[in-house]
Amino acid sequence: MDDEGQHQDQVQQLQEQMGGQQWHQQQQRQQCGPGFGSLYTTVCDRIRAENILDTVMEHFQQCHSDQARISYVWQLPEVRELQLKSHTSGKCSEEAQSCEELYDMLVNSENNAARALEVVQRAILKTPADDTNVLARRFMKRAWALLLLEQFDDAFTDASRALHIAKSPGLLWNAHEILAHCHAKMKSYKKAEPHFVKALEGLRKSSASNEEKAAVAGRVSTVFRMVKEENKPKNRAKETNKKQQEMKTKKFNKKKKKEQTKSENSIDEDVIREEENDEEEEAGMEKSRHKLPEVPKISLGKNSKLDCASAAVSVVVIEGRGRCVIANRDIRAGSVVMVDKPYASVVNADQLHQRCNNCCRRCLTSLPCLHCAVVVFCSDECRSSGAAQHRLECSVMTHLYDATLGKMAPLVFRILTAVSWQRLKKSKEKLLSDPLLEDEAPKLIESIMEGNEQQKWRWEGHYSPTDYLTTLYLVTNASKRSFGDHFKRALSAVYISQCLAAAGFFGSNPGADDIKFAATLAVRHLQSCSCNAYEISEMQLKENIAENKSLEIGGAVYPTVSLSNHSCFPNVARYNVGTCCVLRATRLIPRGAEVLDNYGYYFHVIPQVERRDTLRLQYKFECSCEACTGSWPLYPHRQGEPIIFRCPVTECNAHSSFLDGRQMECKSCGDKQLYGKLVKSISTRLDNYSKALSLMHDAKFESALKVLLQHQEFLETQAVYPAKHYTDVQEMLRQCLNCLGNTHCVNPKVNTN
Ligand SMILES: C[S@@+](CC[C@H](N)C(=O)[O-])C[C@H]1O[C@@H](n2cnc3c(N)ncnc32)[C@H](O)[C@@H]1O
Repeated sequence: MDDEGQHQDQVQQLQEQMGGQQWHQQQQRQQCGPGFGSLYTTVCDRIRAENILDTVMEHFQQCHSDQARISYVWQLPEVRELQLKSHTSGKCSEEAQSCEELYDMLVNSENNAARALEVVQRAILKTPADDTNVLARRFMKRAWALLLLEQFDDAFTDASRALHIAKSPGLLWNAHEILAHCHAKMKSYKKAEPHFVKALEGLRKSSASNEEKAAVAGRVSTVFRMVKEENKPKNRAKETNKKQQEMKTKKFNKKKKKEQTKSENSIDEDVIREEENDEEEEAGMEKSRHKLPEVPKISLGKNSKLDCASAAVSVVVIEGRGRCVIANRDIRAGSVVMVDKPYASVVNADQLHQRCNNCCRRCLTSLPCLHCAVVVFCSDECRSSGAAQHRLECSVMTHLYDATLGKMAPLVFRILTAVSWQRLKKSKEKLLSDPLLEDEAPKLIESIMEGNEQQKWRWEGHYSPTDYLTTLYLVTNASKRSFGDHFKRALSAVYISQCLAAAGFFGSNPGADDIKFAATLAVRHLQSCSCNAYEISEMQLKENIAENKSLEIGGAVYPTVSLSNHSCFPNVARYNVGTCCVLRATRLIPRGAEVLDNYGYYFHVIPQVERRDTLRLQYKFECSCEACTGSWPLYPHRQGEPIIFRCPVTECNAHSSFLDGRQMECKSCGDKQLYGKLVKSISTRLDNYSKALSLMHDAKFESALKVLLQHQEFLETQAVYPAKHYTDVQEMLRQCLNCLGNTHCVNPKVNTN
């Protein structure tokens, strides 16, 4: 067999071994109790087999509270028998070893670097946390794959980390080589040199074969020679002068760029600071290289009652709409209406291996949880601060992330574990007898906003996302749910409360009543999350902005943002910075008008019938927005219609089409002066639109936003919607705002999606 054939054979063998491990996982699933899917199917099958569906429905539908619904399912034989065991999907030295072997085979070919990275990521996840030397070696190997993929910052982080944690760093001569290459790539030649020296020294002392030593020496020598050349005094002086000159130019440009906003400036400042503090780079190995964008400040002052909203909004209750956020003064496009923190947030199942479990940040140089092989963190700091919320779920991840239980389950688990059991237990009687919990939330807001004594469990007269009550009292639409919906949610809630028990939330030997109480709260959260939870997203930036896409990376509960109702023609855009949620106006919200979000159903993209059906099914309301009542057409709204605008003569206001700017007289009132002036200005304004587009292409989002907002203000007074150009601007504004939040430049070399 030739080398290639043998290699393929070994790769296949290792992959089969991994398949075997999946079977092993299935065995573990059997040991730790049934998945939710099997519980649900067993209950349904029995009801069908015993032909008792009508009786069950009749009894269950007489339950008019969550407590009653939980009590009903609690007495089902399958539920009484249900016992879940904790089980940490733990580390496994053998699997980690197989992965490392596979990595060693793959990494020799540059074409396989991305696959090698995936495999070594798995090896790191599976390595027991106390195996420090092995872990260090694997960090170093990951650094090598990252170097091959030209992810120099990340390679630097991992190689430094490897040297830092290794008990015998001398063995890691390869880590020095990686650092040397990274420094050389970053043109820090002075720093590259000692690392090359250490790498060669280490290599000489190592047990590597002579053949390997010769190969590495060959690999290193070309770059090393270049580095030494650059470090010669005359070249260094040139380099220093060049750097100083570059810095001067940068500072000068920075001053000149007055029109650029703070956030773009801060990127420049970062660049300068980075160059000034070169030394910090070495020390910063635990700092993530992927900085989050700045969280914007709330506009028009802070609200005195709603911690996370602007003073320009108030909350009122409107029959048929529940709580509504209303502008108490004109809010201009671009204003930041809310910056909400999540009460609880989770990373989506398919993102667990590549997102920090604490801050949701994407990380190629992740640190795994110390106990399980499921979640990762971006840094030591996040691993320590995220430990509290992950501690309990760590041993029941298999149950919680079971697809049949639904993606709200991990979020509900976190909502409950964010409140300590002691605190919940203390309030148990009060909460169970709270008549307001049986009703829809709108009635609550008045009593709560007034700081009613009855509600003062942790309420301090203002609405805060850190207060459990704000999440507990989110609207559930319980009275509009079907039998099937309630029945499945009640069973899911019992399953989640059993997960809590297995994880030790209630302490040892919890009473059935305590577990039932937690299930009662869980079922409420399952209902409210279905119409109040939001996705956490990240914008995937491609070279062509038309291909940019928003990727859902997690989910969260934002109690303040949750107060805003839906419109298919919204006046705000929502985006994420880390796990924070920002709500910004995309057009003027006049005083007295409602702040209207969009739940993912825009009038110009989804046909009206489909929008209304989905909103009715999931959010339990009949949409009566402008677009629905006016039956606005899908995009493009009218063929060949660039802009429809109003004649500026107040008495006329007739609608006209702007096609090529040649018609300079109103067909309706005959005015030439005002009409002609407006037509000319439209031509200029259209240039602004193209300017914004090209700024977006250059990733200058803050500048693009400024231009777009000016254009939007013009359209607001003159354009008639729905009109293609108006929708284009709204869409572009939305995309631009999204690009100011979590973004990721898609690198085709690294498979990170
Ligand atoms: C995120 S909450 C919005 C705030 C909610 N009105 C409240 O009282 O807390 C979503 C729920 O609000 C209601 N809702 C949202 N948009 C609505 C609309 N356009 N018309 C009527 N009800 C709406 C529905 O009950 C929906 O499930």
